[in-house]
Amino acid sequence: MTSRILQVALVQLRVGIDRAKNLENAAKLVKEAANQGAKLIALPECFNSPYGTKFFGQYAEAIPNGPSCDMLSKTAKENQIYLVGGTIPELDSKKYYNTCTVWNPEGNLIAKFRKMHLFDIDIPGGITFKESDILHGGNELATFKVNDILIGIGVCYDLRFEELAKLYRLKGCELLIYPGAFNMTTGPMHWEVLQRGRALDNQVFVMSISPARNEQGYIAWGHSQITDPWGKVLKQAEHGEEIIQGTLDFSECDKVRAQIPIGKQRRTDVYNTVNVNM
Ligand SMILES: O=C(O)CCC(=O)C(=O)O
Repeated sequence: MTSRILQVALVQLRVGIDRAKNLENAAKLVKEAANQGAKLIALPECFNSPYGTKFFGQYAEAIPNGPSCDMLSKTAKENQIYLVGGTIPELDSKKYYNTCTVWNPEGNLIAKFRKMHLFDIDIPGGITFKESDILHGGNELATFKVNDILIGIGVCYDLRFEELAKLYRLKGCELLIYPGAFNMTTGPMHWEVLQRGRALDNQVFVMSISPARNEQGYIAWGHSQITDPWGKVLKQAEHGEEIIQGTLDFSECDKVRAQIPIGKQRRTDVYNTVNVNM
């Protein structure tokens, strides 16, 4: 039987305006995480460019034929790891997306997820952001396997949508990974609890990876986090550049699913009778 234990690392790196430096730094920190034993390593949302609608066009790349994908493929292969390449702004057929790519230890692209729910919010005195000014949302789920463990991908704001997480659970996922960059308004209240919520709803591990906090521009909340299927926070970073490591034992999913069998107790006969848009 293949191992149900997986060594992971989240790389909370600092992102600046120089793409080449961002890529170099990412490759260096991934190597460091791999040297510490991680077999699955994940980067944050917009790890190659500053986060903001005015930057997406300037930093966008074709996938997989751009410098960021080159680095990700090479780094996955050199370190013999699975690499979740955070996100990069993607340009495809004149449309922009916020896209996560996943690479296997041979350096091959094995999954690609375009942020599905765009971050359009308006909190007066807090934060106003409208990704849909430039980005398009993706329409497809993306999963991949490490050993026999099925893993699903979402991006940042997607964390707020329990329907997406549920679809992954229904497909058989045991780990959900969300590269993300929450902010100083919603981060303190929502970042940790959303992840614990998704973990509990679906009895899965959840990992979210933020960039480190910058002094100016978009100020990310940081606090990259690993949560287990009991809703317990196994590891949480501070807000600076940091690598957090974790050992995920997927027998925890089996245990909690047997002990609290919500998966089998769902009342879809009732849920399916209501169909409203809020
Ligand atoms: O949902 C939030 O509060 C933050 C989301 C976000 O920053 C993003 O989607 O990039």
